Amino acid sequence: MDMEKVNSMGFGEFVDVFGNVIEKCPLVAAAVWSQRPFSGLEDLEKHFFDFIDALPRSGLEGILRCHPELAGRDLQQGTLTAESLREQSQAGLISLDADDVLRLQQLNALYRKRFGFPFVLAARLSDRAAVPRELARRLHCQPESELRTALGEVKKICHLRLEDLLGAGPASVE
Ligand SMILES: NC(=O)NC1=NC(=O)NC1=O
Repeated sequence: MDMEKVNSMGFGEFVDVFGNVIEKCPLVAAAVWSQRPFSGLEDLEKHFFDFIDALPRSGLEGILRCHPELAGRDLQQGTLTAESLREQSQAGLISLDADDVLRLQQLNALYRKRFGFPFVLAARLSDRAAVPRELARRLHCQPESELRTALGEVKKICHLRLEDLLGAGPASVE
């Protein structure tokens, strides 16, 4: 998909295509549409990031809370978005044994209890061994820095999803 096509999209089509680059937060795409035309992937991505960065803390935490847990309830119930299922699958999280699932659920519960939002990590850049290790490490971070770290992961996920959509990433099809 080229930028001429993106810049010609009406509001509905734009949100249909880009509404889930921030997991379950179509509002971000709905706001970014107003900023067209975009000069390229980086420009489009910058508008997504700028919208997020301008949110109050409650909005930042809301974005994190819209993310399904890794190997969590949504995965077990089959209610993940297509993007999240693909990402969790690529990280090897859909074929964990019961012990590993339980350990992740326990760590996720501790993390959410400490920070008030779920542990978020760009799963495509990780793997089944690194996820619990990174979760256990970040569990001990200070809330302010952890909020920034988690949002950095949201931006990595956004970048990878935009690359897929705009044909710049490994998973894209022309
Ligand atoms: N809690 C999460 O980190 N969720 C996710 N990471 C991804 O890469 N995709 C998700 O849905």
